[in-house]
Amino acid sequence: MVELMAVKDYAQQIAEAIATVVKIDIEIADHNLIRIAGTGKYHKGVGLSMDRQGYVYQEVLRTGHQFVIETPGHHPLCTPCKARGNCSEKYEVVSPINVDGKAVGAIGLICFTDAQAKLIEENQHSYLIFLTKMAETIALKLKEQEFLAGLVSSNHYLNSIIDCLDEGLLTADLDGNILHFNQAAKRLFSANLLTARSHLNSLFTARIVEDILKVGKNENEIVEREVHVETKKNRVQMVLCALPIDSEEGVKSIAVILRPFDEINRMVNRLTLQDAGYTIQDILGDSETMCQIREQAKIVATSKSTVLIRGESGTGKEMLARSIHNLGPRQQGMFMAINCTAIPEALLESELFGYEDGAFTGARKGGKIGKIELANKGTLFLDEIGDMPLFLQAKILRVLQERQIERIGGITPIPVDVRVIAATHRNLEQMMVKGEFREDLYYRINVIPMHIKPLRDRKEDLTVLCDHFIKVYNKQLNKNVKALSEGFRQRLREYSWPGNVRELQNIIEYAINLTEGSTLTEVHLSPRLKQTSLHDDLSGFNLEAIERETILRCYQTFGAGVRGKEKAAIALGIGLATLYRKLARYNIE
Ligand SMILES: Nc1ncnc2c1ncn2[C@@H]1O[C@H](COP(=O)(O)OP(=O)(O)OP(=O)(O)O)[C@@H](O)[C@H]1O
Repeated sequence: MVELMAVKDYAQQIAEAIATVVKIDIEIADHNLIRIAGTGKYHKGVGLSMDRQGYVYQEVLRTGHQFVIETPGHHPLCTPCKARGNCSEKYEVVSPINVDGKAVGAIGLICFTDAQAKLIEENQHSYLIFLTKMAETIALKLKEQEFLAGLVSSNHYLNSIIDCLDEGLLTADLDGNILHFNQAAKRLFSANLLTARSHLNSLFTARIVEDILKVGKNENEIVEREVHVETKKNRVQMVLCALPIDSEEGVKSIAVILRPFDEINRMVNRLTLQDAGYTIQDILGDSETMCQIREQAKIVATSKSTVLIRGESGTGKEMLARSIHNLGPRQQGMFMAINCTAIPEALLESELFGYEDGAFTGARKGGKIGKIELANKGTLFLDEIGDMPLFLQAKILRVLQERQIERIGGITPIPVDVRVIAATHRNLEQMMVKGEFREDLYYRINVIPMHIKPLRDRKEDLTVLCDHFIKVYNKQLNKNVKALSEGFRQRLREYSWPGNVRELQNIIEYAINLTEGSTLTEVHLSPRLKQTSLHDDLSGFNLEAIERETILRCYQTFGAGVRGKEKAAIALGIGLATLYRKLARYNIE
């Protein structure tokens, strides 16, 4: 609560005004019995304690009631006073200054002459009312002061909250004159651009200011724009949101919120990481080549150099790229994957580089940010880079060399800090010879080459991959598969896996869908695998598979008895002992 001392100047003015009119001295004390105002002989005692003589004031403060002393020095209240029986005062009227029912001070009329005393005595009622009104005036001033202090404090509190925000926040009137800004905005802009008197024009382009001011015209309008802001240090990309501030008199001002684009990116990345958060441990395979890949990935992750991952479709190139990203220092940034084959050539450039507002007919209003910018401080995964058109290869080369991009229709280069991981299943060396792939880009991206072998060349990985996918689909499909029959395994081993791990994943999903039991057998194989005869499977050039298939067919033609086996051996052109060895080897009963 505000103390009476806070309004002492006002109290002194009131005291002097009264004394001038009534020609009687005034004394005002606070609740601690400190004289805060006084006229005549009491003026020089302002600021001093009245505890040795202010016995009447003490009583008024204690009771909260008005007091009249007709015989100062002889009244019982005067008993402890040093001037008892010899008081220079002739008459005294004291009123409490009450705020919210509590006496916070007292104001008194003090008479030193008989004439003054007589005047008051004869008009006592009027003087009592007058003094009460004066006390109320001082109390009101105190309440007003208290209210103002409350306002200042809540204003300070709100400002502290606004200053805690990481986002830059400014408010402007409907003409664009800046009214207020928080510390984050202050940190962002140079002091000469952002002042309490500057205009939005000094911070943003005319086009953006026009958009911001639109929200002042419609209370439901909110504008979101991506802007480049010239900050104290550099040019920073931000997301700007302008919204109307609605008051009782309608919209009179606008709030502008600025968030750094990088942070939004990081947030999106954190929120979407669940389904893409591959780690090195997720890359399964016991083969020597897969163990090497995992080791290599750990080392590569710490570097900023470009990686080129080669391998057939479905071998896990994207998975490897994501693991490298998630393992390295860029994991907080975005992993931005772009498939150069999946996006039509005409759109690929704008997808990668983005465009400025009005860059071409049909361009989205406000422009569009490209994937490369989105990957700032993160990783850009260029899948199927071999399918990238030549003109874009040149642009990508420039990004890698100069570390900056220009949007379509834009004139200012934008610095980008991206790590590029490229992948392809195509033979880039042959493409270079034919002039289909730029040599300079090839050397730029092939800094760290990694190669994932096709699944048919590392069939020892089948077991661990199958176990993994069985677990995944048991859970997903609520099944309880525990084993694979020997026949099923055999078919998997014989198959040439043109679709690699992705195909294996599908085969297991299909089989688990079909079974109700705990073992997958040949019955559950997808028709593709069942039908794969040795002729269909020639693509794999798998001699063992062809041999097994041939022996199996002879065996079925001539029968399983001893005579049948003899005939089969003759037909196959091998000895009977060799046939027995091969039957055992290929597990043919
Ligand atoms: N070593 C592995 N361990 C576990 N899962 C794998 C492995 N390799 C691939 N996969 C799985 O196979 C599927 C295909 O992987 P991915 O998309 O990374 O292959 P890709 O080589 O990038 O394919 P494409 O070239 O067709 O884009 C994914 O579901 C992935 O999880």
